[in-house]
Amino acid sequence: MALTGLVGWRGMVGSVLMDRMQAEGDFDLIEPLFFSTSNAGGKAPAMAKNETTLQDAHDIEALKRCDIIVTCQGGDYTSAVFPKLRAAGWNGHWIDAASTLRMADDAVIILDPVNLPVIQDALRRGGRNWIGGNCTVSCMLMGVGALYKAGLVEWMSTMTYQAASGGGAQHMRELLTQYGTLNAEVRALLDDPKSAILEIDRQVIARQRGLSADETANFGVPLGGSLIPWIDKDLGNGMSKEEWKGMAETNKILGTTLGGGTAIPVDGFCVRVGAMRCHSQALTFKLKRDVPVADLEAMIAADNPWAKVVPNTREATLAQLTPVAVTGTMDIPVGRIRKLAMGPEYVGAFTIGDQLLWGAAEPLRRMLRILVES
Ligand SMILES: NC(=O)C1=CN([C@@H]2O[C@H](COP(=O)(O)OP(=O)(O)OC[C@H]3O[C@@H](n4cnc5c(N)ncnc54)[C@H](OP(=O)(O)O)[C@@H]3O)[C@@H](O)[C@H]2O)C=CC1
Ligand SMILES: N[C@@H](CC(=O)OP(=O)(O)O)C(=O)O
Repeated sequence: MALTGLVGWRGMVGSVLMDRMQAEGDFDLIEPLFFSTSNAGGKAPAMAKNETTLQDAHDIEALKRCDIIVTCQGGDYTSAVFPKLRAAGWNGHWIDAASTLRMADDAVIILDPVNLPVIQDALRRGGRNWIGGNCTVSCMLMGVGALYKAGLVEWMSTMTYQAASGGGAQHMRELLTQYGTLNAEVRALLDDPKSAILEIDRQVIARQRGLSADETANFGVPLGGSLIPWIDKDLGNGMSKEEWKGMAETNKILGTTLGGGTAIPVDGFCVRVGAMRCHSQALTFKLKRDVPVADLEAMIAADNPWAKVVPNTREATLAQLTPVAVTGTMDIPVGRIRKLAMGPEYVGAFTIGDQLLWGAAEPLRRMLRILVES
């Protein structure tokens, strides 16, 4: 059995990964070795088999023992450890949730329901670095990858509505705390059905604008009852890094430019909203030709077991196409599919995915499965 090092297993992404691995029986196929950056020598979790002591996640010799390492520890850890490990001659498989290595030439962005041929080709050529994609891109491609695979997409614009979880656990806590603070501010007025809504509104905006640096430490500005139209770094060209990833990662996942092909333009605005852990996206496609909506729906529905077409009705949308409906499920619903007023090749759609499942943990455990079953 492959000795599989697990780093970052108790973090938010790592915990979701552990749950999924247990649910799918992945621990039956590996000999796990648990690492920690903070508690080396401590007791490994219950999934440990023969090695029940936590290893030091910075100990290169301990890491070198592993055939495969799966890390959800974050980009700083990857930057600190990965180069040293390779320099020390380690030739095992590195599976990583962090973005650090994603665009490296010798790394594949893993999303096997969408790009299994790209993964298999890299495996045949001796690939060893397998990196999970940006959550927004992975969830989008799980939903509408069929249209790309069919060569139908001339370009796509995506306007995102990204959940607090994308920033990490502390961001989710901050959002909920802000909601609570705002509610407490006007609770007496809310309890009085005769109170004036504009007075409630005045007090809420005053409290939002008065939130302290501690109360906005993670997002920098209030998110509860507001939104933030910028995610990740400022690239200095008017674009956020999250927006840049849309085109760069979509094309890398699909392998569009391999063999001299031309990248498909993908662009739009990425916005943080007060959802907990589902990223939502409004998509605009310019297709290369006029394809009936029913045919597009059939292609999306047939593409993979998780993409689900939601009928473009108010009732179905409210029941099936919200972060509340999707959270904690593997489903990637795609709804609101319709032709747009700009012309028959212009198609709109709305899709949602749990960014901790398909957006982070699931592609990693599936890559581990591909390796141990090959
Ligand atoms: N958040 C997201 O949406 C996504 C994140 N990623 C990547 O995954 C990385 C990890 O993200 P995320 O899981 O959100 O990070 P977390 O902060 O939840 O966990 C990272 C590490 O922090 C340490 N830690 C310290 N205190 C605690 C605590 N109270 N509870 C749990 N762990 C603690 C743990 O390391 P130790 O056990 O060694 O002390 C843990 O492995 C990110 O840096 C990013 O690269 C990728 C896609 C999406
Ligand atoms: N940037 C995403 C989270 C994520 O997946 O980021 P990265 O591309 O660094 O893995 C968000 O904030 O919602």
